[in-house]
Amino acid sequence: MRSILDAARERPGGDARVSVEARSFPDAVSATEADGRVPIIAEVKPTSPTTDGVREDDPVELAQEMVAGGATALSVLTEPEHFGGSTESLSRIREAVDVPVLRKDFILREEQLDAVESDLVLLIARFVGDDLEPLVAAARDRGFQPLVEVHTREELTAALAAGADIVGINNRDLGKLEVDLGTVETLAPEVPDDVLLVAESGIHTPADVRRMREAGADALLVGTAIMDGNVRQNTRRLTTST
Ligand SMILES: O=C(O)c1ccccc1NCC(=O)[C@H](O)[C@H](O)COP(=O)(O)O
Repeated sequence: MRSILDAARERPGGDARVSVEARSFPDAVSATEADGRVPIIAEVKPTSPTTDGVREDDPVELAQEMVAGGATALSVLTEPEHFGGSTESLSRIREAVDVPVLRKDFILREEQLDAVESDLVLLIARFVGDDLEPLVAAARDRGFQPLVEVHTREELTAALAAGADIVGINNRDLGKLEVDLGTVETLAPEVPDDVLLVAESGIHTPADVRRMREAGADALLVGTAIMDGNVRQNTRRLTTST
């Protein structure tokens, strides 16, 4: 994790402050529910520290296949050194689809919000510490919908205190890189009803989807299980697992 954070500290911000007209994620979740599908955020994740190899396909084609498979939103890695992502891929994807797009990166400073436009932006409570509340405000000032990611009870408390209304509970411990779906089951009861809850990481099968939904997740963020093989079929298998 240290090398990911070292690289993140060195990454510059944008040239100018961005102003985004975001596609509403809560509205997209409601529309998916009304359509009888499971709200899935499908992740364009070319590689990662816990994945073998790199997926070299055009990220725009992958994204379009995910939407064709019923994805409610997309998550696009923009971290270049460990995840094979780029801000350019995100911009191209956002132009090519009409669903909300989450920028998945390790944002540590306000000016890094200005690197690229997206609909949602990830803020990881573990890494931003006391800067969480000002970063949530800075993201909203630019029009982004902040998705605040937590893994522990303390981080969840901090996220709610910072005013987060979209919270992701990550089943992956970013220190040990171990995944336990019990994380969402343990913390979800402490998430207020008016906060949109996203279950993240380690979701592979329709049974995992049902488990996370029964725990209270409004939406699920899935990377590896969708990127491994035919992304349209993989997405469809999860969005239809009611
Ligand atoms: O995925 C990794 O290997 C990873 C390693 C170190 C820090 C973060 C990492 N992943 C970030 C994520 O949150 C996941 O990409 C996302 O939740 C999807 O997880 P999965 O469905 O298990 O690929």
